[in-house]
Amino acid sequence: RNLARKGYHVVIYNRTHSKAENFLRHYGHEGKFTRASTLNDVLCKLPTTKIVFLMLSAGKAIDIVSDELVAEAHKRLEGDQLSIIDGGNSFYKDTMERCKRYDEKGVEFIGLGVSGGKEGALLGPSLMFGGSERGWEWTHEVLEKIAAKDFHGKPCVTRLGPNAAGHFVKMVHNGIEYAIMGMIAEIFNLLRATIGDRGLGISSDSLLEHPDLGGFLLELMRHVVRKRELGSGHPLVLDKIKDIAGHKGTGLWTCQSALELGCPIPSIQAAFEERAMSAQYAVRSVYSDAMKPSGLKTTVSAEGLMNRVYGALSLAIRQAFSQGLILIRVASKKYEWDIDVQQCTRVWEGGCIIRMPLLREFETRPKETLDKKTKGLIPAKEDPDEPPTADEITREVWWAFSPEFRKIAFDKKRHHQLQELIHTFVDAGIPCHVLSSTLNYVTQMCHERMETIPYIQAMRDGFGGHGFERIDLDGRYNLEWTIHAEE
Ligand SMILES: NC(=O)C1=CN([C@@H]2O[C@H](COP(=O)(O)OP(=O)(O)OC[C@H]3O[C@@H](n4cnc5c(N)ncnc54)[C@H](OP(=O)(O)O)[C@@H]3O)[C@@H](O)[C@H]2O)C=CC1
Ligand SMILES: O=C(CO)[C@H](O)[C@H](O)COP(=O)(O)O
Repeated sequence: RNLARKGYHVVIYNRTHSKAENFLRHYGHEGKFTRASTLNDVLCKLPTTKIVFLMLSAGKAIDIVSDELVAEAHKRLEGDQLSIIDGGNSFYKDTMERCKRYDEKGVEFIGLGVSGGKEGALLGPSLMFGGSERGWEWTHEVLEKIAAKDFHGKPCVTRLGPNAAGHFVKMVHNGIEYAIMGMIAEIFNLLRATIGDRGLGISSDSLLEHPDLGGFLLELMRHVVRKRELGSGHPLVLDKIKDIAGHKGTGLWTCQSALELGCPIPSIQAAFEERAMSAQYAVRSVYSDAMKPSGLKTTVSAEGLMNRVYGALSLAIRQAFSQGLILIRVASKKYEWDIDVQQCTRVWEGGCIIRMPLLREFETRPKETLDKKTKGLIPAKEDPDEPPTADEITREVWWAFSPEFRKIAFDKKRHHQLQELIHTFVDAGIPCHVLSSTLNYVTQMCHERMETIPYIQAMRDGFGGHGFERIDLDGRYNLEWTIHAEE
């Protein structure tokens, strides 16, 4: 519909024909549509420059449909340009493999991250392009027409890198989405328990309007906390929703990839774990029978609580972005995608689920250049070809954040407000998976020496002879840790 509204002639196909027919009955008047009866028919009805946009369930459906399209194209379409755009949430390793496989057959396979849900798809989504330069050349005009606009009116689409770069960025976008949703949900749960239902609407308005916050998810939350059932008592619809949250893969893959790449993303991991916990109803019923937490009355005023919330949430959301962007850079180095994180945050400015005013803070760079600032911090490598470590990449990304972003993301006062907010959760006996993981991450990063690690290293050496490094001497050491009576 978005394409047709922009004047493109759109050929539509769905393996369940009745769905395509139904679609045309409802929306056929919005533009120029033609229905195809087979995939071959799709190709026949398209001009010589063929762009096939797949919006299918991730996994084998993409291979089945793309294989058939490529086979049909090879049979009859000589000299035509065929681009297949996979706009679904495909696993990036599948996309890498598909790009290679179809490239060998002269077809441009594009992994396109699409965010924006139903409304974004129609009015303008954020598009994260991964594919070859030729694939970009063949398709960018169309994508630029249908994409949302960034804060400066430019289309929210760019070529982020080759092959799976776009799908990786979309996957991490969803990971950040998980974390932000988790944080907001925790805060509203606390507000409801402490200041009551009647304060929720006003609180959501003030979070939305706060200069450090705002954005699509908080806008959505304004409606969520007000939506009531029709009928007696008008209960909040929230109270009727089963406490089980599913997922479609991207959150899990973000966590798996981060673990594989040795890159900590605790806010996202906690948000994913929270969903996994939601499936453990039977376990919860046993625990809650045995030791229901006794919620203490919190002594903080509503105003004091909201101040903690503003400070804590504005820092925590930025930390979730920071974790996600570092993961993107770490993967980008490993897979040689050369992704510019500033372009990721730019295409997230419009259309997508995590769009929010704070993304403007990524538009500027610090005055000191990266090289100048990191000189001396990152020791020179003996082998200059050795790839950078996750630690080096993290520092590189941190130093590239603008002063506006750093002022809030690395702010002592807001860190303290997050600590105080976690106290309130603990006092009230209310869990806060994502916010507390974020607090632990920030607090840990504020300690240059990780004091727990020597204990762990000593125990590993004690039971498994795994060895440890010393700060005062080079090399690797083993010790007999058992202390005998005579010592
Ligand atoms: N919904 C959203 O807001 C967003 C979704 N996405 C991603 O986009 C993709 C599509 O999502 P959505 O439209 O919501 O999903 P739906 O479940 O609504 O649609 C899935 C489509 O895939 C088709 N399909 C499934 N298996 C096959 C197969 N083996 N062969 C041919 N066709 C097949 C279905 O055909 P049939 O109708 O015949 O079953 C249907 O048209 C997913 O990867 C999703 O994660 C991305 C951004 C936002
Ligand atoms: O990609 C999306 C939004 O950006 C989809 O809505 C996706 O389904 C959300 O993920 P999950 O279903 O795992 O919560």
